[in-house]
Amino acid sequence: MKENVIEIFSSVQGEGKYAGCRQVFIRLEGCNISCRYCDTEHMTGKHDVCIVESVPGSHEYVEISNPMTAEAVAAEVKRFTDNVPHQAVSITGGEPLLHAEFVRELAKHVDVPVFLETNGTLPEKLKQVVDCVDIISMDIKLPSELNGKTYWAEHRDFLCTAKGKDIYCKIVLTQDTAKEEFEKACRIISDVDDTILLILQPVTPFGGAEPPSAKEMLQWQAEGLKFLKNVRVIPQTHVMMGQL
Ligand SMILES: C[S@@+](CC[C@H](N)C(=O)[O-])C[C@H]1O[C@@H](n2cnc3c(N)ncnc32)[C@H](O)[C@@H]1O
Ligand SMILES: Nc1nc2[nH]cc(C(=O)O)c2c(=O)[nH]1
Ligand code: SF4
Ligand SMILES: [Mg+2]
Repeated sequence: MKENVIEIFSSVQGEGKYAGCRQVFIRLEGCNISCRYCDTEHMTGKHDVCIVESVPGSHEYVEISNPMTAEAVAAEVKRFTDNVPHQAVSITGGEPLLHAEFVRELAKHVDVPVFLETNGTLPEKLKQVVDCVDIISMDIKLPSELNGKTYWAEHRDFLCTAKGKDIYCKIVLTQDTAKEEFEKACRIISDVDDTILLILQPVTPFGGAEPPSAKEMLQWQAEGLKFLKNVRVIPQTHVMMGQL
């Protein structure tokens, strides 16, 4: 089985619980939702080549024809991890769970922890891979960023499926985030397990979305701590550092 891979690169994990860790990033095509603030180009079918970093951290790239097999991608990951120790391989996108079979196949061929960066809206797909991923970063997507569309039931199902895994949740906060949707998100998480870590990620301005003020971020954190034991405020640190 083959998939189109957008890019493979080595960087510092910029978001969430493992911010600062050196990871290999595998970016897959396509997404099932459309967040106003999305900072990533992931259009399906637009990538006839995969952009691969020649040496981890070199910021020099070569092109490999798409589509790629999981084995070929795993060989690139090994090339990176033989050169520099990496804490994990992050499978991201786009929405990686659109390619659940490929994720499963890839996970079988890599010998570093598998980190899944997902929008938490495809619980049925998670069921196909949950036994072969090690870390799950699950976004909770708020209706204010999706023209009112909600994924509360999918998010709840997703969290229940991931019980027992190293999972944390992440919410991108903007000036348009409403108290009701934020509380609903916190309740869905705490109903499953109030010790699940929640990352509050102020939006990096994009698509017209602007971040809450510093003071408002503190208020969101205090609000989250009414429902959950562990709520951290962490921006996209890679953007701040000029890392990929
Ligand atoms: C590009 S998405 C790909 C993985 C998956 N589709 C998801 O949404 O989690 C990776 C992460 O980037 C973050 N992100 C995207 N655009 C952002 C922005 N403008 N500001 C802050 N975070 C952003 C989201 O939190 C998302 O979890
Ligand atoms: N450095 C770095 N960290 C990241 N964490 C999540 C990312 C993503 O686009 O999924 C990302 C990314 O694109 N770069
Ligand atoms: S789910 Fe992820 S990839 Fe899809 S639009 Fe939202 S931030 Fe972008
Ligand atoms: Mg990114």
